[in-house]
Amino acid sequence: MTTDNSTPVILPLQPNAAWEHARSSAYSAGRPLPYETVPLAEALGQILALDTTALQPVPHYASSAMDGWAVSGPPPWQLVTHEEPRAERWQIHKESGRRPLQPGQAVAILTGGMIPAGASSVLRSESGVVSGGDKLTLSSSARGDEPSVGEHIRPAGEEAAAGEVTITRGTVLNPAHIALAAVCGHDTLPVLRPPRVSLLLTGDEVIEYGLPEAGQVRDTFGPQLPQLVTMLGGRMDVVRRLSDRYEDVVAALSSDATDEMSIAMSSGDVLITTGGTGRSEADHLRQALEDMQAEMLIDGIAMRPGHPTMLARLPDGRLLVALPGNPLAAMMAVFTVLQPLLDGLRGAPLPPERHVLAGVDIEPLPGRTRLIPCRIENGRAVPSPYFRSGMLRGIADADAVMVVPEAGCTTDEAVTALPLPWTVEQPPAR
Ligand SMILES: Nc1nc2c(c(=O)[nH]1)N[C@H]1C(S)=C(S)[C@@H](COP(=O)(O)OP(=O)(O)OC[C@H]3O[C@@H](n4cnc5c(N)ncnc54)[C@H](O)[C@@H]3O)O[C@H]1N2
Ligand code: MOO
Repeated sequence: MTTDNSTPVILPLQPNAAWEHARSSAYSAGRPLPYETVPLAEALGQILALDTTALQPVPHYASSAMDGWAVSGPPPWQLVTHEEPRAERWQIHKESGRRPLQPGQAVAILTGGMIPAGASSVLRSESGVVSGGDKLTLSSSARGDEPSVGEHIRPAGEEAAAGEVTITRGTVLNPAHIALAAVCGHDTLPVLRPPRVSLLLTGDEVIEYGLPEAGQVRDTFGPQLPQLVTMLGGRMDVVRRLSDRYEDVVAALSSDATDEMSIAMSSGDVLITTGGTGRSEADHLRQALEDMQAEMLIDGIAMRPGHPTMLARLPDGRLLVALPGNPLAAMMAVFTVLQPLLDGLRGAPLPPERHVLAGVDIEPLPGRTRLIPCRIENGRAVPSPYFRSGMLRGIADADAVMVVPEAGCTTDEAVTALPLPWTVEQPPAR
């Protein structure tokens, strides 16, 4: 099972890449994954991988839209009955269609019952009256012209011909699409496989519970990053904590299940690491990637915060997103690299950038795009004072992230803004 994936587009590596380039490189690095076939009940919210057609005409037989009688020609009619025993209870809907009607004949029919050959319309039960056992005429409440030709008949193929495309590839499947697929005769649907993501958390100073001492920090990633990945359309695979030892980092990244640190056997398409992107004696990620001969796709981004962010392709093909350890820097790296990468792998479009009017003047910062949490107040984007790389109050309270160019901006100037994944609906797929 494969999609029509073509050769991956490899954009040239730019150390300290411009923010826009980093975002588009990450998106192009993520080619849609092979599709998988899932039962209808599991397809909700997934992206359809191939056009879906009607496997037979919809509806697949001409049926009655009302309880009453199928009639041939104008009134009065003589009722006919078919008294053969039915094999199955559901065949009650087939009974009415068993024999052709001659002009002047009628046969009782149920809503959904099969229209017999020769029938010109259906007379609703309210509009007919039977006398003398088998004589059907219009009741006093019937319209004078009832039933008009074709009235209350649902013709076969009225909604779709056999083979007609009813749901196009790239559609994000909603409950109505699932119902339509069922009516078109499908038991399963081909959907793009969500990218599988593994998470490696580093930092010997990071604690998971309670109050940290000086020199320790509470883990801000473990309690939310897996859920954020799910929000972005990934499927979380493994979460592992790593010691700040070079050997453990190499073992964790390796495609060989060499020791207990290895996640090779369970890891999927994308590996996220947190922290260790720097060049200190405690940071081993760069060295490990170099020693493994990983292909660096992004090595640093000219942005603040989040500049040490990396994207690499491991020799086994998995993509590694290295998020900086500082919590706000890591969030901005998620929006700049991880989110576009997952969109590419999901076959979804890169979410369109929005624009906002700056609410204040912002000074230039040569060589850096700034990503600043902001609130929209009176139609203007007001940057948060909590914008430093270790701060979380700004992003926690934000409506969006302003993308301020190195030249800065002036009040009322339009600047790019990224909506937050938790304030927007999932983007439509390509
Ligand atoms: N000499 C230089 N030092 C630093 C530079 C630089 O260019 N030259 N860049 C700074 C910037 S900017 C960033 S961002 C960080 C990148 O650091 P790392 O990715 O190596 O991350 P760590 O050093 O492991 O951690 C940084 C900071 O974040 C805290 N942290 C780590 N994990 C967590 C977690 N799970 N939850 C909360 N906080 C976490 C960690 O304790 C550190 O305080 O480097 C700067 N230095
Ligand atoms: O760029 Mo660092 O990523 O500012 O915090």
